[in-house]
Amino acid sequence: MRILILGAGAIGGYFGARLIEAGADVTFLVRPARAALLAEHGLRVFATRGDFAGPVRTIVDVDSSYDLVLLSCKAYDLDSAIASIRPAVGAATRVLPLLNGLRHLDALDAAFGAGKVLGGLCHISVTLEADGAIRQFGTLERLTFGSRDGEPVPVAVDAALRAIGPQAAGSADVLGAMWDKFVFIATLAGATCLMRGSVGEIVATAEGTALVRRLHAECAQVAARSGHPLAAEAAEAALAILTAERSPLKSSMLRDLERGARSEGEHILGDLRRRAEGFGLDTPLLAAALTHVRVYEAGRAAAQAGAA
Ligand SMILES: NC(=O)C1=CN([C@@H]2O[C@H](COP(=O)(O)OP(=O)(O)OC[C@H]3O[C@@H](n4cnc5c(N)ncnc54)[C@H](OP(=O)(O)O)[C@@H]3O)[C@@H](O)[C@H]2O)C=CC1
Ligand SMILES: CC(C)(CO)C(=O)C(=O)O
Repeated sequence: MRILILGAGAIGGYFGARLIEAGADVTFLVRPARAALLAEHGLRVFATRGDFAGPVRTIVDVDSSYDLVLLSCKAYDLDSAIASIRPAVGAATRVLPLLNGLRHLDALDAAFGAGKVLGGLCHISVTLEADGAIRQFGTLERLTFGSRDGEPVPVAVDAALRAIGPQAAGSADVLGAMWDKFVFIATLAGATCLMRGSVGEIVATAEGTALVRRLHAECAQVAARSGHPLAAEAAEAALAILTAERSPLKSSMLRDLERGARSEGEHILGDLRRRAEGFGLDTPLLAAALTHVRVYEAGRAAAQAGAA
């Protein structure tokens, strides 16, 4: 059972470390700069349930197929990632994307055929630090996977992922789980980017909680019209996190904005807004959040062009 992980960033590095600890045969497909960093320092993960440090196997080009390819790039790198993993995807390979959002499934299905592309998502907060180390915030850790067509996940793939521990679980409705997370992350990213603050800072203001609840309702409406209505308990559980007093929670999209990095705004907020428009839904807060991130991206592109 050979596993290839595309990217040794926050998500790939974190779950790669957990798979290695569980005894899996893991190879990281990385770009030359990260390969050099990993060769020098190894993979270092500072995690709530235990740190990991050690050498890892890396490659910069693929020359054989793997049983499982775990995809953990940012959405804006999807095209290059697909090109890089193509030689690793053989007749029996399964590709497990862990990106936030949904739009990447279309590109992966087109590239490899829907039968080879599992559904996947993760609930965790981790970041890739400048020196290549990966740091986890808080205790949240959940990896969810499943087939999207009712066919069973190959036994070896299922076993390798579950070996991580109870934090990894198969889902009979992985698409529904991806929609739940999509609505959650769009609300969190939309609210925290628009207000440039944590959940706790937003809900400490007079109208913060009401705005978050309205944005969540807009996003949930798109899910419902797409055939994936949120279960009432799931919606309440999400809202409890999204409106928790004194919560330091921020989206990784806000962290990207704060450090001047490229964001997944189009992949998350843009995609949801386009779906809303397709249904003729009025989603003004989602539009405001998307516009905020678009203005940021335009400023970033202009600054880069000026510096070139
Ligand atoms: N961070 C988090 O807490 C969470 C993130 N997510 C989602 O997971 C996805 C990944 O995010 P995250 O791990 O934070 O992102 P990172 O930027 O930390 O990691 C992405 C990695 O992908 C690598 N990469 C991109 N393209 C290629 C390529 N063609 N070949 C090799 N490596 C490549 C990058 O390499 P290089 O280092 O060379 O640039 C980078 O290290 C996103 O969709 C995000 O929304 C989901 C839940 C939580
Ligand atoms: C909210 C969180 C940390 C949950 O996994 C996330 O997915 C993100 O910020 O990108």
